[in-house]
Amino acid sequence: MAFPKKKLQGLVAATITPMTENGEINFSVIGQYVDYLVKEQGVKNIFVNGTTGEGLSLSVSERRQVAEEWVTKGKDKLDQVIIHVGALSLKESQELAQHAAEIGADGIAVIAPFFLKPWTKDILINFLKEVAAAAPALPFYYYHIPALTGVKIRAEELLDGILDKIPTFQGLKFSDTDLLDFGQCVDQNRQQQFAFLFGVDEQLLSALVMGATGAVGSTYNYLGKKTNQMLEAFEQKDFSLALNYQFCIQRFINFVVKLENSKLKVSKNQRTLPLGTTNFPFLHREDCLSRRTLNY
Ligand SMILES: CC(=O)N[C@H](C=O)[C@@H](O)[C@H](O)[C@H](O)CO
Ligand SMILES: CC(=O)C(=O)O
Repeated sequence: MAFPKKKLQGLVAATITPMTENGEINFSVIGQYVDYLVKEQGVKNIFVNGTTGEGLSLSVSERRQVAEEWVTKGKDKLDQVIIHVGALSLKESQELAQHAAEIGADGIAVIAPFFLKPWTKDILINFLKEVAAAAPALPFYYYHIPALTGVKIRAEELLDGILDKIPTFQGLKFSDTDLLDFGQCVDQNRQQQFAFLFGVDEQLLSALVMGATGAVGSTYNYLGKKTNQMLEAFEQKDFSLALNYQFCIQRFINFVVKLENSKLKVSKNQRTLPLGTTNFPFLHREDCLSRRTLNY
């Protein structure tokens, strides 16, 4: 495969893993899901088995099958399919990375191990390096999500000299609100062609100002079209229109954040597609995830 690949940009939907009522993966809707993203939301990149997809709550074998199904169904329809392959076990992570390469995924992403945590940048880099090396032809993205991993090593620090350790490093998925850290990642790496993908959907406009080149998020499953309009307004330098779109998106997310009854299954996704028991996965409140993550 040619490397580096085409740069990952624009919106990337963090896919929900469709489940049946008894907690089995419902592979049968993935084909429809791809069409829905492309046709209804104008979103042509996906991020599979991440936080929204509950990748860490699936078995390795399920993660492989889910990844494979998305790659197969996305063929000739999606631009890029990125597979999250992070795990506590380095071996599992490497197995998943290698598998992603074998099935023809377009990139892999990895979070920091979050139980026995790396306590220095070098330890974290070494872990990431070992995973990346298992798929030497695939672009590698570091997935920074300190609120969930508890690993607070600044992304800016991690990126310093990263290509020496991880030659396949191609970008950062930044799921945090620290715009100083994010801005410095962009500022200090201007000479590189890295993708800077922001992951806090309700604040994307601020990150665009700071130099984000794209975004990965759960809400692009159903607010993709609206967010694309915001990106377009930003591109045209119509900042007040872009802000109107961001406020509109914020009002929706704010409404959902305040909902107490997380068992309600009325997200737009679920009206359109039978995605099963995952409720408002974009909230990541414990009780919002599917039975697979918490046994309610
Ligand atoms: C913590 C978390 O999972 N964040 C997601 C991606 O990184 C976002 O897409 C959020 O779900 C979204 O910004 C809504 O809060
Ligand atoms: C939002 C995101 O990137 C994830 O669900 O992993």
